[in-house]
Amino acid sequence: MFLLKVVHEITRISNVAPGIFRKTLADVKVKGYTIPAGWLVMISPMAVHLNPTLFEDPLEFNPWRWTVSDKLNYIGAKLLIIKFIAILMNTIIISTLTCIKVKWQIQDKTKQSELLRNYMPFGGGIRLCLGAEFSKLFIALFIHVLVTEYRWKEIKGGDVLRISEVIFPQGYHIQLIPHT
Ligand code: HEM
Repeated sequence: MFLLKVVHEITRISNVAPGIFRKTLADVKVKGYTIPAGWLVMISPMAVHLNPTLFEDPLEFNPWRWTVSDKLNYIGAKLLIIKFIAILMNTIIISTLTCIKVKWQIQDKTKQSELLRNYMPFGGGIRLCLGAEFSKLFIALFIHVLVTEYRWKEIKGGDVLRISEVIFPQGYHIQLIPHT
């Protein structure tokens, strides 16, 4: 499902929604600060998505960052084979290998759930965007048709400004050429 990783990465890096709004119903304590009840809070998805402590090299377009669990499956499968051979040889090796696998699994799950917890192009919780899944599918279909049926030539523009949302001040003009 590489295309899904691409869609995750596009929506992480592009930040179409400049802000998500909530109102505090009670005093909320966050890292030593108190947000009083009744305040309007604006969450900036861009500040989260481009935070280098949450996403490594945040300005790099890297769909592979969403691949953590595939890596785990690969390592897990290899370990299973080694473990199977080890069963025939020595129980101490088996328990050591199991410990390593469990440790990797925990680290990997934590890393992946951290990535997903901080992924908020469509907001989150009870008011999560109703069109989230539709939009992801639409982006995937759009990319598929674009790269399989067209080539494109850059005409002008393409500079990117990131001011809470992504902006192309001079636009981005391309010429689409049907792929024959
Ligand atoms: C890339 C495309 C889109 C992005 C980035 C996006 C982003 C968002 C965000 C950030 C919110 C606020 C969520 C929150 O407060 O937690 C939202 C809400 C909403 N979105 Fe989208 N959206 C997109 C496409 C769509 C589409 C295509 C539809 C409809 C077909 C849609 C329908 C809605 C609705 C109805 C809400 C309000 C949900 C509620 O308050 O319960 N969105 N969207």
